Amino acid sequence: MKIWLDGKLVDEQQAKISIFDHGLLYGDGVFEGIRFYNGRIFRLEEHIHRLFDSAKAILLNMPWTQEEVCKFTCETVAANGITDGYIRLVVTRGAGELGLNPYLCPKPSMFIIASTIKLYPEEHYRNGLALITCATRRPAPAALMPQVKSLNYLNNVMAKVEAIQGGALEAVMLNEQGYVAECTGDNLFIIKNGELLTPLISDGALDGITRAVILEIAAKLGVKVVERSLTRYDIFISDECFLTGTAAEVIPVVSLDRRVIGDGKPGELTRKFLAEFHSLAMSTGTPFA
Ligand SMILES: Cc1ncc(COP(=O)(O)O)c(CNc2cccc(C(=O)O)c2)c1O
Repeated sequence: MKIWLDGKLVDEQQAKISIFDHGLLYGDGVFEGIRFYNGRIFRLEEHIHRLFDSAKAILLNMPWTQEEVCKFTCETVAANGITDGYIRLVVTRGAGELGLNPYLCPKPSMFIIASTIKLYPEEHYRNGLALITCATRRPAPAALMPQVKSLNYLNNVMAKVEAIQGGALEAVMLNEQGYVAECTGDNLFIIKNGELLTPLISDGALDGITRAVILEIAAKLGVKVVERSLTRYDIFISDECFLTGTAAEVIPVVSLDRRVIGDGKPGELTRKFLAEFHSLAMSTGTPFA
C-alpha cells in the first residue's frame, strides 16, 4: 500500500512518524474519514473544508492549501489502484520537545491512507441496529469542542467499549444536560409523523458530512426537517430512527435500551434515505484517476 507522508508517496513499511509527534503524545491533531465509490471521492471538498476548520479551531497552521490537500488525496487513491474504499487523512501538530506547548512543534505532519473498507455486515442494514445509551457523556463544548474532528477520540472509544460490553454495536451519547448528542461515530436522526428530526450540532454533535447530505435529500423529498434538542423520550416514541456516518452511510436503528422503535423493523423513509444516498454516492464526487 502507498501512503502519502509529508509530501512523498512511500510504501507502508516506510511510513513512520516520530515518537515525539504531538499527535501521538497528546492527541494534538485533526483527521478526516472519507469514502470513494466507483472511481470518485464523495464530498471531498466538504471533508477537506471541515479538516481546515478543525485545524483552525486548534490553531494548527496548515502549510498546504485546501486545493493542494484535495490533489494529494486524489494522488494517494490513484496510486493504490482501488476504485471503492476509504481514506484516513491525519494532520498532527508535528514533532517537538516533550511538553504540551504546541509552539514547540515547528512543522505539522500529514499522512493519507487509502484502503479498502470493512463495511457493517449487510444484515445490520436489513434488520437494523440495537443501540444502548452509554454513561460516557459527550464533553462540554468548553472542555473540548465536539465540532473539531480531532485525534482526541478517547471519549468516543470509551463509549464504544460501553456499547460492545452492553451487547450493542453503537451507543447513544448524551451531553452534560442529558440531551442526545449523537453516537460514538455517527450522527442520529429520528422520524416522527413524517418529519425528520436531528439534534442541534450545538448539543455536542460533529457536523457530519453525511448528516448534511441527508438534510439535502430531505429537502429534495419534501420532508420537513427539525433540528432541535432531543431526549431519549423523542427516540423512544419515534416512528423510525437511523444513524449516518462516512463508514456507516445510513444505517437503521430498531431499538434503544431494549425498547422497540416503531414496529421494530427498518423504517420505510429510512430505506428511502439510504437509497437516495447510494444514488448520490455512486454518481457524484471528485474523480481521482
Ligand atoms: C463523532 C462522530 N460523529 C459523527 C460522525 C459522522 O460524520 P461524517 O458523516 O462526516 O463521517 C463521525 C465520523 N465517523 C466516522 C467517520 C469515518 C470512519 C469512522 C469509523 O468508524 O471508522 C467513523 C464521528 O466521528
